[in-house]
Amino acid sequence: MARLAARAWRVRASPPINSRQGPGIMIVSLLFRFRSGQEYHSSEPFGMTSKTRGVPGFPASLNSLDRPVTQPSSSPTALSDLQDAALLTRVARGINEIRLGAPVVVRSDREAVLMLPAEAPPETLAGLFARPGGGVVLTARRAAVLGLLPEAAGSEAVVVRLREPLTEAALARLADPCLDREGPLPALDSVEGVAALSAAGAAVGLAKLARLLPAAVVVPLPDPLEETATQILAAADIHEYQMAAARSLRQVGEARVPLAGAEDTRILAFRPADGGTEHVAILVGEVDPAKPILTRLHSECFTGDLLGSLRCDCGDQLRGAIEAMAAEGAGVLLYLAQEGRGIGLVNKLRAYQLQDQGFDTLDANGQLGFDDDERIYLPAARMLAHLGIAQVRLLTNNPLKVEALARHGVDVVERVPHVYAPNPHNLRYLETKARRGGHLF
Ligand SMILES: Nc1nc2c(ncn2[C@@H]2O[C@H](COP(=O)(O)OP(=O)(O)OP(=O)(O)O)[C@@H](O)[C@H]2O)c(=O)[nH]1
Ligand SMILES: [Zn+2]
Repeated sequence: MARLAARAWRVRASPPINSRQGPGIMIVSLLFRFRSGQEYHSSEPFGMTSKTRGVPGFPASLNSLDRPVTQPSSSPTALSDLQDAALLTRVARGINEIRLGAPVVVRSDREAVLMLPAEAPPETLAGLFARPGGGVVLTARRAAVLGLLPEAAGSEAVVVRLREPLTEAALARLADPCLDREGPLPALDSVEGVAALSAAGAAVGLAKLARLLPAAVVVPLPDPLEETATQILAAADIHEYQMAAARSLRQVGEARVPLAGAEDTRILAFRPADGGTEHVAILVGEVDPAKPILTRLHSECFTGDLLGSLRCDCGDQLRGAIEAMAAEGAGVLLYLAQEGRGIGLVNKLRAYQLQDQGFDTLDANGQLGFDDDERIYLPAARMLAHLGIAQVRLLTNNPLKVEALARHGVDVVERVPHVYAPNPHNLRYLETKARRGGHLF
């Protein structure tokens, strides 16, 4: 009991990353600034996605969104915390809207578009199809799959306009790789490359944040304020959302949860300021933050972790990590809500369908329009900071995890291999991770 109390104190004693006491007035004033036409600007420079990432033949690389950030202020009402909270609220509302099938306005400095994700219900899409000037925005990676890349070279996304009016079938043919074998593309009028921070580029970013297919219908709007019934989002806010969510993580729950083989275990939950995606830290045994601690960053895998799927090695790695930590007497497993390397469960199932057609795990992501790996590791680094842990011995075969943690100021004193015997169903997956993803087996 004394040990548990001491550990709880250690967790509480680490500096809070974000405290949002009394932000109401500031948030209202920031929202007003935005609504009244003043662009919100983050203090961070915006990283652009690497052009080479995910293109066949190039090794997987770090997600360039996942850049280092300055240390949090310990002030309970730091302006940056309030700005993050306001940004998260705006984008979270946009995510909810599009998942409900309602259009939102996305605007950059130069332009504004009304958008709906390609997966929106046909009835609501029909409203956008009827407007003039509409197009379909796809990621550059999806454009490459469709053979449109030369026209979009150097861009993050493309806006495709058709010769005929847009229809549900034409949209599905462009956006859904499961239909790639079903006949030719619709006749195209133009393919325009756009930047990630353009209104159209951010529209596809919003579809990704909503864990939908990365494709959207966009219609130009001369004046975004004409669309009074819709949410208006800044492209820059969408681009910054994941990093702001990570910066705003704070601990919201803690309990003792004895596990089979690791009875002295506690689970701590972390939540971002918009009440969005929560991550958990699983603390096994007596964690002493003063020493390099055996640590695992484990990305959620519903199929492997929970169902025991044989398509991957996640279940073995999850249980094996807990076992190794219990054997050592201490360890921290960060269970990160990054299903399917960050593309979400539904898209991972689509990727599996494509793998059954012959694509490997990286190319299947590409067919869908995603990068090889869409994860960022700032959430993990911030959770470690909350726990007061600066040095880790990292259980992983993935060098990008080591690199990413180091970039966020965590001292990875050792990489501890985390290899399990393959089975006939995951052999190709593991072989691809080693050959193309740079994993060390
Ligand atoms: N998109 C996609 N995701 C997959 C596939 N197979 C497994 N995953 C996901 O990949 C992630 C694997 O996470 P980890 O085991 O933490 O990471 P890792 O990159 O394999 O590195 P290690 O630390 O060596 O295990 C989980 O989120 C799985 O859901 C696949 O074929 N496609
Ligand atoms: Zn898995």
